[in-house]
Amino acid sequence: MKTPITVSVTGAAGQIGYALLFRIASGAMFGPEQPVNLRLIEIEPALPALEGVVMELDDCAFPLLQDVVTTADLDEGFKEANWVLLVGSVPRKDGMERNDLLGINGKIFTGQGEAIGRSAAEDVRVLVVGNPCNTNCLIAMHHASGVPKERFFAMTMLDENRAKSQLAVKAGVHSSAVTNMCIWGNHSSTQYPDFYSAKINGVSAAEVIGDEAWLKETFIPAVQQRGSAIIKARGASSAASAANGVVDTVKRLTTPTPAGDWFSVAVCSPGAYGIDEGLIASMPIRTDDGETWSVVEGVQVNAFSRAKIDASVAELNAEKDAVSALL
Ligand SMILES: NC(=O)C1=CN([C@@H]2O[C@H](COP(=O)(O)OP(=O)(O)OC[C@H]3O[C@@H](n4cnc5c(N)ncnc54)[C@H](O)[C@@H]3O)[C@@H](O)[C@H]2O)C=CC1
Ligand SMILES: O=C([O-])CC(=O)C(=O)O
Repeated sequence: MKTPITVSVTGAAGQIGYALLFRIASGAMFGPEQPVNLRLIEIEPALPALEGVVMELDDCAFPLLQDVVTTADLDEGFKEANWVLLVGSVPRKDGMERNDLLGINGKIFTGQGEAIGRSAAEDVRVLVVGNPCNTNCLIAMHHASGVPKERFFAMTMLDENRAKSQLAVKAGVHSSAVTNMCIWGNHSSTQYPDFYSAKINGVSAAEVIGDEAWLKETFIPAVQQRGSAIIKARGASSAASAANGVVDTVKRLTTPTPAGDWFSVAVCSPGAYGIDEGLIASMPIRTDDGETWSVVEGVQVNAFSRAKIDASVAELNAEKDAVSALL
């Protein structure tokens, strides 16, 4: 049997946790041959509810699930973790922007970053989901002493999947025909889903759709505002699709990217595409070995795209300034 991968999940008793843990344990994240250990972290008052989730995990008798630990102690929770999924935090309500949560959620990520630095495995990779995820990731990264910056990620895969789905419906194709879908910048209402570089069956999406007004005035806001639309409709923020985004992000970071394609995840910017070095910003990423990633070079950025990317990067800089006391 392969050595199990240890996955730590914070906020494990929350709504994303409930949709996520079963998919990790079933093999959807690391494949049907890879055993997993789960280390589930919650705040003290949520531990009884978490025990109920663990009872349900037991009741699935998943062949790949080895050990399950529940705890409110961060060092115990992150012990020897190969992957840390930072989900635990407060979601926004109708009428809020995600960065309205910075004051409530930002401070959670200082102690979590420190504990990851102390207790996680040497090869740990960290994906931040809790909002505002880019800046929370920046905070965690800053405090995780000894963990290379390249191992920190914030999630924009849900936005990528939303964008692919919207383009597919408009073009009358299956979503799998849409590739090269880059979300630039922040996981927020300033994000830029780049329809110029996206492809449908290998041809520029802008060309296939042939309606720039729709792309600029309907498609972009639809993707930017999709989280709000879900909150309005469901009375709670997206959970199953968010959990699916987590599964897809980890899968794409751990398996070689198909030739010519890329995917979206926010990484610590190396200064590519004029995005300030050190910001956690989404850009076109690929991996050839499933371990190390690189920014795809040479993606065309026209004046329209440049302005959209700059606006989102400006917001990331403003969020960084707002949490300067935590950095
Ligand atoms: N990046 C993305 O694409 C998305 C991000 N999100 C964000 O994910 C986060 C979680 O969402 P939900 O699961 O719907 O929320 P939820 O409220 O259902 O669950 C959050 C869980 O986190 C726990 N928690 C709070 N503080 C914690 C701490 N310090 N340590 C450990 N656990 C803690 C809570 O007890 C709760 O069980 C929110 O911030 C939400 O905005 C949601 C959807 C998509
Ligand atoms: O919109 C929210 O607050 C939750 C979220 O991040 C999303 O659905 O993209």
